[in-house]
Amino acid sequence: MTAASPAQQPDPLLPGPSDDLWPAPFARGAVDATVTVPGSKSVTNRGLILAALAAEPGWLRRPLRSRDTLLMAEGLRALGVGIEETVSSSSSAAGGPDSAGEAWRIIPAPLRGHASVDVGNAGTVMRFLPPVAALADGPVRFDGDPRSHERPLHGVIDGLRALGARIEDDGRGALPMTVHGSGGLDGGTVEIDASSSSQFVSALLLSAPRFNQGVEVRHVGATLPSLPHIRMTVDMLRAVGAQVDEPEHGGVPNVWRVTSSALRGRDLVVEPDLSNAQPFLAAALVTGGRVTIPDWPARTTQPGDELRRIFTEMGGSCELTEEGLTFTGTGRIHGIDVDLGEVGELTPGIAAVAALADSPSTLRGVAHLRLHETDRLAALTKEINELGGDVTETEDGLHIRPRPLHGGVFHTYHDHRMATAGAIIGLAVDGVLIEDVATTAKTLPDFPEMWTGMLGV
Ligand SMILES: O=C(O)C1=C[C@@H](OP(=O)(O)O)[C@@H](O)[C@H](O)C1
Ligand SMILES: C=C(OP(=O)(O)O)C(=O)O
Repeated sequence: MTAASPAQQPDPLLPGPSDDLWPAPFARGAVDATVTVPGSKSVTNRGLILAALAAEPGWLRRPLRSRDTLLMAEGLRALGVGIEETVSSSSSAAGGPDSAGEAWRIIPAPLRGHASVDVGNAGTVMRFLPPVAALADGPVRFDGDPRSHERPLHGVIDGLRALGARIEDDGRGALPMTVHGSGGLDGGTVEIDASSSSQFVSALLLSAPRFNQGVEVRHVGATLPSLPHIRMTVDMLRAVGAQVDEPEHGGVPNVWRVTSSALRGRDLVVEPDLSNAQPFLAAALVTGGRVTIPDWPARTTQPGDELRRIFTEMGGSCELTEEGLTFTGTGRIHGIDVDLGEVGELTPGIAAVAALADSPSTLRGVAHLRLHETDRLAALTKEINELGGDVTETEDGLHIRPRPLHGGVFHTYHDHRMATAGAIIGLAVDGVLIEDVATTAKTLPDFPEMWTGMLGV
């Protein structure tokens, strides 16, 4: 199997016609807009898993409805879980503003096997669902887009085997595979190397309350990316009554213990996806305008919250009020030297802004991005350089030296964040054509309409 590298032509069999070119709107002036961003992918998919494993029904309000979350919902349904889509009443929705709207009621059920799950290219689905499948009463087959065969899964496969599961794969530590559920899992202590994805840790922790002995996960790799996403897992487990311990080891967490216990059904209002807010905040920075994102949480484990600090350092200012987060740009963008290891999914958007800055940038700590939706370091380098940029890959990131850019086709490699990165550049560079903008449906199906709506075009 060959990797879906950016040097290759996109696979015509994948969703979204590859010859579809979307003219990215050029901003003729400063943006001034309020943009309501749909729910967080990471919170929605954790919420679905925890609700499915609970001892009673629960609610997810304002869930993200996108390819990744619909695949998660379908996967759980295939295992017997009931998920009903409904319009919720505002009164019961934990008091959030505008809390009426779509909600999912999740009804746990005995997990059944003899099922198959399409993971698409969703890291959360391919990593978080196999531990659930190990609790089912029969085989569950997992497969997905060609790229899903390249994304690492060894932490989940080896981890589950060490905890007592039987898994049939082709020995590469990747999809496709079959988890032979036997109605339960022993659990216990397991060592994994999660340096290629934090999702290995989250996956084993999320299902652990249902393992007979719970779990102790020990990360033994040199680095651990995306720590806020592991914190999100721990917080959300605790919020449904799980006992999670994190013994300190020199200040850096690398051991997590989850006790076997019943989980509560929860009524959860999903926060806006702050990583999906990124292109809109970037628009304020790039055009010297102002964008408000309503319902920005005052406290959150989402990595996108770091944008307040990072984009401020790059030249804007922000204010968090009852209305939400308002970000204001000046039209001048500064380069940045930053370790993005904890917030890797923000890299494409930051690289796009950095390509338009008045000084060079160095983005570090993101070697694991080579194993994301595409090899993001190679893809960003190639696509920005083809518009006249000067980007080089380092061992663990990118050096970006801003140069005057020109229009051209910006390829996206089935990567939603490549598409939004191209749109950011298109604000300042006339004639950028985004190939397959529909790939944004992975986490933000309405992106093109939201983008033109923000610009008033
Ligand atoms: O747990 C999660 O919800 C996620 C964890 C991160 O994955 P990696 O640790 O593989 O980067 C992040 O990039 C991804 O978008 C979502
Ligand atoms: C890395 C990402 O997704 P996934 O959940 O598929 O890993 C992402 O959304 O940037």
